[in-house]
Amino acid sequence: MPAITRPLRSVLYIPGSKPRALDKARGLSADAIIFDLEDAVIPEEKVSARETLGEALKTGGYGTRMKIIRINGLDTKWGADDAKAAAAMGADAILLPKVNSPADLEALAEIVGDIPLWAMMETPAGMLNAPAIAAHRLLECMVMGTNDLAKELQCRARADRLPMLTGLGLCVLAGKAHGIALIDGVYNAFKDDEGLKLECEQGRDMGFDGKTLIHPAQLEVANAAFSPSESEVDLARRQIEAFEECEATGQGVAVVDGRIVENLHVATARETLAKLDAINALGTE
Ligand SMILES: CC(C)(COP(=O)(O)OP(=O)(O)OC[C@H]1O[C@@H](n2cnc3c(N)ncnc32)[C@H](O)[C@@H]1OP(=O)(O)O)[C@@H](O)C(=O)NCCC(=O)NCCSC(=O)C[C@H](O)C(=O)O
Ligand SMILES: [Mg+2]
Repeated sequence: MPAITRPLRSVLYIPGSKPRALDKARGLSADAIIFDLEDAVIPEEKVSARETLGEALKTGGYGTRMKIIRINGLDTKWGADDAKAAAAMGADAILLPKVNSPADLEALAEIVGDIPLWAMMETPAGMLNAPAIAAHRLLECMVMGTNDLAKELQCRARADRLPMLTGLGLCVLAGKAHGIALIDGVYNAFKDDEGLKLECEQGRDMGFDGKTLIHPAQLEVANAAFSPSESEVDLARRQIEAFEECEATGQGVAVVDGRIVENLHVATARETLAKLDAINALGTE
């Protein structure tokens, strides 16, 4: 599966059952939208949500934002019909909840064919099987489900997320090894910007590409946290320039701000600038 090259700083969940939110999303600055048929939709509305979502996607207007549909698990009475309906809705990917092993993804592929898949990583079994899941031929992205994970781990909610870091770290390692995207879990207190900022920064520092969000008010904080900062961009430019000057004189190591710069640091610097370009291009697409 080719790697996703577009930014995924902010990935907003929208309940598939809420026409007002589905409409509002057309004008929001989310890099991607997860149209949810699973936990954000009550059982009584599962079937009608499928129809409401189908109409919204048919109408369109979501621009270049990535469109992902989260279906109910295939072990529920809605899962298989959700999968068939989602495949017909022209989304960029289908997101399967509570993936425990690559066999779960294979079961979905048997229904929908070879379309890109995303996996919710939110069970202890799933996290222990992260390397095999990340290796699945159709998998494009792992999304952390930290609410379900906390439930399964029976852990305490802590600002530093210490009880969950082993699982999140396993997914980061597996995802990076297979070149797929990684999106961090949601921050439930959607009116707490400072707490969200800290959690975004923690996820960014761990290597996540972005954060899943539950409310439009969280978009700005996530977009800022997962964009290269001005000082990172400035440093990247200076590292490239200094290294190129050194190379021209036959040396393999430059020094910038008292730190060595080798070709691997230059590769990271170039990635920073490429990310900035991709973000800037969003406004012009
Ligand atoms: C949390 C909410 C229930 C709050 O809703 P509400 O009270 O309506 O909020 P506001 O009045 O502040 O809304 C203002 C306007 O914004 C629109 N809105 C609200 N939320 C969204 C959204 N997610 N996307 C798009 N637009 C949204 C409202 O319609 C208002 O619009 P307008 O009236 O035109 O001004 C609500 O935000 C919500 O339902 N959020 C999504 C919850 C959700 O998706 N949960 C499931 C995903 S989390 C999860 O399951 C992760 C994982 O599986 C795990 O285990 O961790
Ligand atoms: Mg969940």
